[in-house]
Amino acid sequence: MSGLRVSGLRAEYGAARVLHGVDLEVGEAEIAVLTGPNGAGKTTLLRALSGLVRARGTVTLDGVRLLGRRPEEIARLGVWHVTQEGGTFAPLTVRENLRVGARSGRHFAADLEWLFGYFPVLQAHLSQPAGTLSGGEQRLLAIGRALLARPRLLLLDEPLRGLAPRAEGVLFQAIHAINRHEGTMMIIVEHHVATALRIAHRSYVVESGKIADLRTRWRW
Ligand SMILES: Nc1ncnc2c1ncn2[C@@H]1O[C@H](COP(=O)(O)OP(=O)(O)OP(=O)(O)O)[C@@H](O)[C@H]1O
Repeated sequence: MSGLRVSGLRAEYGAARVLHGVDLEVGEAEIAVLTGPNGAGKTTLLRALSGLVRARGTVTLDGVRLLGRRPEEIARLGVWHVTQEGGTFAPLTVRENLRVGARSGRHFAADLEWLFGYFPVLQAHLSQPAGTLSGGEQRLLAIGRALLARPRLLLLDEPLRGLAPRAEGVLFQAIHAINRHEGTMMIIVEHHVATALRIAHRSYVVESGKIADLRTRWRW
């Protein structure tokens, strides 16, 4: 029962129902990409998985139920959500931001070395306040911080948004390398469909709060 299984996921904001029974799976070491029109419910789906939005249905990670738990408990179970806003602390340095995601002080130096293998640019800016980084660097920092927790499942909401083409390439290569070498499962919401599909094992099209289409790599 390894991997993520979602079935009949429903969620609403007040009286407005947004998710109407979503079914999806992410297998061991897979990247799933979610695409679909604006307002379809992709962000809400990620928020439901990480406990930021109350939802009903069934969600299991490696057989463990996630729904109904608090966000911090879901994070302890290995689900890390990098929101569109990123959530870095602007006045804190890159090093201080990374310490927030680290497992414990004892491993911090080794964990940083490990992370710099994927995101070398962060090493060059360690003492710089996060708020002074470029948009692309801030995105790397937010993802890097989540990675330091060694997540089982990483949820990335539009990681390419607003990035220059070169920064897009750097970020997606790093994400791809992490998935291949660490086996981290990922769900990536992305409007840059062609780029995202290059590294996806499966893709789901979300429309009006439901899965409208599923493609797996062997069926493209
Ligand atoms: N906090 C909220 N309160 C009320 N309605 C919300 C809230 N957040 C989102 N919605 C509504 O829920 C619907 C789904 O929004 P969501 O952000 O999940 O879509 P999305 O597929 O991620 O869109 P996009 O691609 O534009 O980011 C939209 O109609 C949106 O207006």
